[in-house]
Amino acid sequence: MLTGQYLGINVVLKHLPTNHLVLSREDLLELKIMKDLNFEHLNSFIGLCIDPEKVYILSAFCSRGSLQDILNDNVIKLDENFKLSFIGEIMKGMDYLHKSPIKQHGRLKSSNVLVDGRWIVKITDWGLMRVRQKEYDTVNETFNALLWTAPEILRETLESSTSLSPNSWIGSQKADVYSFAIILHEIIFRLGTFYVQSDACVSSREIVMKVRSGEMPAFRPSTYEEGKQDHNLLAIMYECWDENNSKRPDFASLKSRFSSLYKTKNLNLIDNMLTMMENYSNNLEVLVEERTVQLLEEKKKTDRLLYSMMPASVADRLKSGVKVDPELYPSVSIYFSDIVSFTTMAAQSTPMQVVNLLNDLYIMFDDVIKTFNVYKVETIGDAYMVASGVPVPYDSHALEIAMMALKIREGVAAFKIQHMPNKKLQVRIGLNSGSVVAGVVGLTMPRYCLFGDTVNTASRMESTGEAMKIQVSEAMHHLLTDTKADFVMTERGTIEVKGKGHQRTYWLVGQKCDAAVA
Ligand SMILES: Nc1nc2c(ncn2[C@@H]2O[C@H](COP(=O)(O)OP(=O)(O)OP(=O)(O)O)[C@@H](O)[C@H]2O)c(=O)[nH]1
Ligand SMILES: [Mg+2]
Repeated sequence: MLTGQYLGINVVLKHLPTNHLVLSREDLLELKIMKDLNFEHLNSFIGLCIDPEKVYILSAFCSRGSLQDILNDNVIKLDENFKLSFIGEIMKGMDYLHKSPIKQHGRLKSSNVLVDGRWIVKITDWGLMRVRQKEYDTVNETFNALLWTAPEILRETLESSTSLSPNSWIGSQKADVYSFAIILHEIIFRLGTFYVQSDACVSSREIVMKVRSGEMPAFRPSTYEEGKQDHNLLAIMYECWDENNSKRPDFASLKSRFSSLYKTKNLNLIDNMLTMMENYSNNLEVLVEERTVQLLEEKKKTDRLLYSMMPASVADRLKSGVKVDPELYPSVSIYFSDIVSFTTMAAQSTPMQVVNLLNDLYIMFDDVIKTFNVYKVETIGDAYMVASGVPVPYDSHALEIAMMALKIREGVAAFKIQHMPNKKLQVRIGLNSGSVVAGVVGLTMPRYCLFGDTVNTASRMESTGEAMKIQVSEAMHHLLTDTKADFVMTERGTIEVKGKGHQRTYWLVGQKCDAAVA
């Protein structure tokens, strides 16, 4: 194939074997019409190049080659949309050509259906039928070129299998419809031109002669696996290759039938691609929205976890990347509690029962502490540690912790152990006040921790206490007597505190207004 450039457009030059071309008035008129014919699905005729040596027909170059090339290329996958788009565009091009002064094609075949860079069909090699002489190198090539030719044309132009003059016909519109049916078969089945299912190899010559014979039933390409194919398209194909050419539909009716059959489908490939891209981007938007919601959900979860691990003000600072330095708090109050004989109780229960018991108990504790200005520092097994006055200093920290301790004890007294309904749960509670250092420790599992003697003594108040009693230290006792809450406290005596020697302690019994105390 010869290609070139003409006035900035890519062209294909087709050699005409006639060296001394004599153009009649009719031919010149046809050339003028061809130059003026301009339609989306007809390949543009550029002109004739009459060289003293050779004559060329110039037509627009289509970058994707012919439909035949595309169908033969196994790498190219054609989905239903592509196929329908090709079929619909051939119908449009042929309808336009038939309604034009050119009237008919005459050599319609898959090699004359070109596809341009935008996958748009352009029918080519139309017009100038009298001039388009072609001499094929072999008999086989000649018969190959006749595979699209309608039987009535073959009968007119092929006197016998030996005397061939395939270029002597002008063709007809009904013959073009037949050629279209052969192309339809090529598109639908993608098995090559005029595929014949047979054990023996059937040559193009045999096919052409059988079609020419007009034998009944008419000899046509094999159509197998019909179940998988589009029945509407097959019906169109059968009608178009009817032996009786008057029964073949014209392209105008084919075009309207086709568009009403596939009206819901957008058959323009570019529009199709744009719609696909639009759907894709819409999809993306929805996806982004969904993912954002999921992300927010996840963020909430991590926030919840972080806020449950440390005070909100500390978590906020950590989240915004601010370093949280350890801080000294001169006066805070600490609560410790522990379940009496927890180890024995755990030994008599299954691990699941133990977990359930602690879960129920801590839910109750958490509910109580929510109503006080306190911060739950941690739970270690059955031990529970709460502080007041950190991380935000608070004057009435001792009062808050004492009130909370009384409430928790009340809660424990009423607490029911699910798997031991007859057993009473008992706790020891210890309270202390003093200075602590608070800060975040650890990198992978950062924890907000309190350090100092105050914490150790508070723990000691609990461990040396008695069941269902609240033992308070001297320092705490001092702060509590200063409040107006009228706490009832009794002296317990002295206990040994590691590193601090003997210390006087008290039992926090309740409040004066409390019926139980009165
Ligand atoms: N890529 C590309 N290939 C083309 C173009 N025009 C023709 N061809 C190729 O050239 C092959 C032969 O085209 P033609 O010389 O017209 O031969 P034909 O179509 O088989 O027969 P007639 O048109 O009847 O003469 C086609 O099958 C294409 O592969 C074009 O515009 N672009
Ligand atoms: Mg051609």
